[in-house]
Amino acid sequence: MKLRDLLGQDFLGNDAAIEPAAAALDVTGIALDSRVVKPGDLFFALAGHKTDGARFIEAAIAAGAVAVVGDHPPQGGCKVPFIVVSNPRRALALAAAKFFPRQPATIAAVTGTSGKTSVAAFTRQIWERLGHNSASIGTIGLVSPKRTVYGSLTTPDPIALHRQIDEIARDGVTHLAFEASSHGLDQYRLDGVRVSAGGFTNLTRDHMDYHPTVAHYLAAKLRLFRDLIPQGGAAVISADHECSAEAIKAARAKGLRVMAVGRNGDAGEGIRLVSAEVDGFAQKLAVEHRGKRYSIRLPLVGEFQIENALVSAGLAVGTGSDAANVFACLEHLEGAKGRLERVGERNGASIFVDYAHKPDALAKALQALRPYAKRKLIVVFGAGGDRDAGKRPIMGAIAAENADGVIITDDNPRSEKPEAIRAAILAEAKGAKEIGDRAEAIRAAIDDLQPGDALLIAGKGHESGQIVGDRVLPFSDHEAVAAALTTRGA
Ligand SMILES: CC(=O)N[C@H]1[C@@H](OP(=O)(O)OP(=O)(O)OC[C@H]2O[C@@H](n3ccc(=O)[nH]c3=O)[C@H](O)[C@@H]2O)O[C@H](CO)[C@@H](O)[C@@H]1O[C@H](C)C(=O)N[C@@H](C)C(=O)N[C@H](CCC(=O)O)C(=O)O
Ligand SMILES: Nc1ncnc2c1ncn2[C@@H]1O[C@H](COP(=O)(O)OP(=O)(O)OP(=O)(O)O)[C@@H](O)[C@H]1O
Ligand SMILES: N[C@H](CCC[C@H](N)C(=O)O)C(=O)O
Ligand SMILES: [Mg+2]
Repeated sequence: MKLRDLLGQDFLGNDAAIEPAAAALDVTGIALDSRVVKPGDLFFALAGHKTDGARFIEAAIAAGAVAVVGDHPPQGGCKVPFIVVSNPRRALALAAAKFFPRQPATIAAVTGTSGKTSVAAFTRQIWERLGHNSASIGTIGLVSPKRTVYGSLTTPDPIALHRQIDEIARDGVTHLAFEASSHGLDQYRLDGVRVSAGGFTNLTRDHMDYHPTVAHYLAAKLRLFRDLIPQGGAAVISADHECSAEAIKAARAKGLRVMAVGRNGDAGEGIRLVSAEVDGFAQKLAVEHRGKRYSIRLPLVGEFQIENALVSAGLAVGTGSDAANVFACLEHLEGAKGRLERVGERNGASIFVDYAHKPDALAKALQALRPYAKRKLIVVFGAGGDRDAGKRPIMGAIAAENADGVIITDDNPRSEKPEAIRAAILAEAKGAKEIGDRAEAIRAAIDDLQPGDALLIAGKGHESGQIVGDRVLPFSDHEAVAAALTTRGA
């Protein structure tokens, strides 16, 4: 592909800045990391959070980069053409979209502090059941009819994301639901994806190590509506939160078709939740949409799953599926792995694995399980190292307030001292026990279960490793529960 076709005037407005000889260069790949540059690549030098890609321009050229894109040319000059752009991260994403041009015809993206993985999985399941070839991309990786690929980021870097989208489109996927994290939106990872509908679940404390203020965090999320979905696209917004009005305002200002969903949802174009009651490990819902009422048996535990299900239903309806058929699909939803998943039972007590690793999610998960704890509700959890330290005491207090028994353990300590992380949580978790080894903590909690208890193991959900230092040790809450049940007996 010619350099001029990758960095065209249509999106950069800087075509004039590209020398004719450079514009005619053949580019055979794009790269954002000098360590993976191949001969023929166009290298994007990105200023990052730890270092600056500009420091690796020479390394990239030595590896075969034929041209470099950045916001300032290197002081000592550059041996290959250097193209100056004002926003290299956005230029990278838009170039990736040109380099990997195929995309499913229908794409929905979901943002929000909690519920993205669940909404992406539910939307994929609804479309699949309606007969579409469907995929999802996010925290649990890529799930599509032809392949499942474990992922490490919620929104992959632009090259990985656009490559994956192109591959699934080639496989015949026509419908894609994917997660737009605030990091991803802030770093322009998903620019260039042709998103026809956006979902917004909620906004609570998260990532305060990255975003300087809550307003900055919300603004990053609202980029989905402000910058990524073209006029006329659908914006499905959970209407039950403090931030809902601002999200709706941003979507309206862009000329999107707003569908407000939830208890405060719009019974006309949106979906209004009229009633909800727990029914065993399911919930019975009544909803209204366009003057009609629908009864739905949602086969999922946890009130928050109603929000996720309604945002997903909205995304399917907003992209053209028939509402009655969509609501019927909700009766068959399966939870994403490790999201309030009932993984076993001992002594008549249910054991759940959940991915709550932020304050609001932990509160919601505990509140959701209260109806299943006729006796005590026990929680085992920790907090990740090298992540927002401010959330630790808050989560400790939430556990102490909402559970009857608390065990603080480790959850990906990364480069931090695990005992210091535990101490920060314990500071506000009055009466909690401390068992650092996560398998041991799970075993101890399971050992003590009495009939009528419920156990929540929170924070790792689907994860398959424990990150200690820079090593990833194989670990899964599912396997730890299974091992404890095997040795102790169910
Ligand atoms: C803090 C953060 O978000 N960092 C992301 C960012 O990296 P960065 O640009 O800041 O990296 P950097 O290390 O400063 O390097 C700057 C540049 O120099 C380049 N470089 C560096 C070294 C070298 O030898 N050669 C070279 O070219 C790097 O490739 C990079 O382009 O851009 C990279 C490319 O898109 C991301 O992979 C990387 O995610 C890191 C790995 C990460 O851990 N991110 C997490 C926090 C994250 O994004 N999480 C979100 C949210 C999850 C949630 O909602 O809970 C997610 O979407 O997963
Ligand atoms: N709508 C919701 N409101 C509040 N909490 C929720 C909601 N949905 C899920 N949760 C909680 O958040 C956890 C993570 O859910 P999910 O993976 O769907 O969200 P996510 O936004 O993708 O999270 P992450 O950003 O960590 O990938 C769940 O295990 C549950 O504890
Ligand atoms: N996407 C989140 C996941 C956190 C999961 C939790 N187990 C932890 O390691 O803190 C992050 O990277 O911050
Ligand atoms: Mg997720």
